[in-house]
Amino acid sequence: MTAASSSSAPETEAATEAATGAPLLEVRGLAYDYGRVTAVQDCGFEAAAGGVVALIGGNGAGKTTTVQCVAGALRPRAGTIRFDGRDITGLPAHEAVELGLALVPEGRQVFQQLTVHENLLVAGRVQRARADLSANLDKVYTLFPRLKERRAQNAGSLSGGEQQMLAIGRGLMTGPRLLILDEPSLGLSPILVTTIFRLIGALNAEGITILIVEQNLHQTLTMADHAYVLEKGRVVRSGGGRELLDDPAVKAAYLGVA
Ligand SMILES: Nc1ncnc2c1ncn2[C@@H]1O[C@H](COP(=O)(O)OP(=O)(O)OP(=O)(O)O)[C@@H](O)[C@H]1O
Repeated sequence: MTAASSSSAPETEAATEAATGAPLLEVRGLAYDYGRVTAVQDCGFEAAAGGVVALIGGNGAGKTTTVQCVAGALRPRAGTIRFDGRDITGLPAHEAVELGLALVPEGRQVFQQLTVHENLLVAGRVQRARADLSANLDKVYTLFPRLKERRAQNAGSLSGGEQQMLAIGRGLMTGPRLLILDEPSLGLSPILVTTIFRLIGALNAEGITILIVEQNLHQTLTMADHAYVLEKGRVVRSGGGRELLDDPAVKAAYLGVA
């Protein structure tokens, strides 16, 4: 999927990329250990500006650890992470957010005791340089009328799907150029999964580059321009989304039966 022609900033990013040949996100030789457990090793992938890139793989393959490193939530043992040509390896999460990199974590992690509106405001206040609080709020409420209806309700009382919308809304409040979604469809009903994927497509069409970690193989690979299959913390295969969808070895690896 590519950026919509109506959006000028992503066009500029894409033009920059075309001129320099550099992707928006470039990860090389990434490694992370939890004590003696190596979760990610020599992991490399990239995301072109305006594209949708997927990381797929079975349970424990290292997908969450990888995106946590990219977003600055974890500090890698080795490797480099470049965003828009700048080395951001080890940059703390709040600084990564300011550069336009937002992570919607697995399990939503909204503030249960705060209202929908307060959750969005808190997320919006994290960033400074790209701040346009009220414009971002309008955008989120236009995208999610359900959140607007429930703006005064505590986040903890929302349904699972609504909490996922709020989690994505929180990510959008930071005005991201790269939105990282970790298992956005987890625990949602099939209808809501379709809704969430449609929404992700719409955000991408607006020019937001998407990096998605998903267990939902079919919808993810259908949407992704490019996907990387992780196994034991390494990339073992990569290719176009639809190309990988037709690859029996991918399904086997994904299901852990290779
Ligand atoms: N806090 C932790 N402490 C110790 N080991 C961990 C921790 N978090 C993850 N791991 C281990 O690191 C490896 C990679 O985990 P990670 O959560 O990154 O994989 P994943 O591909 O996202 O898995 P899933 O799809 O099940 O969420 C696994 O072996 C996991 O058990």
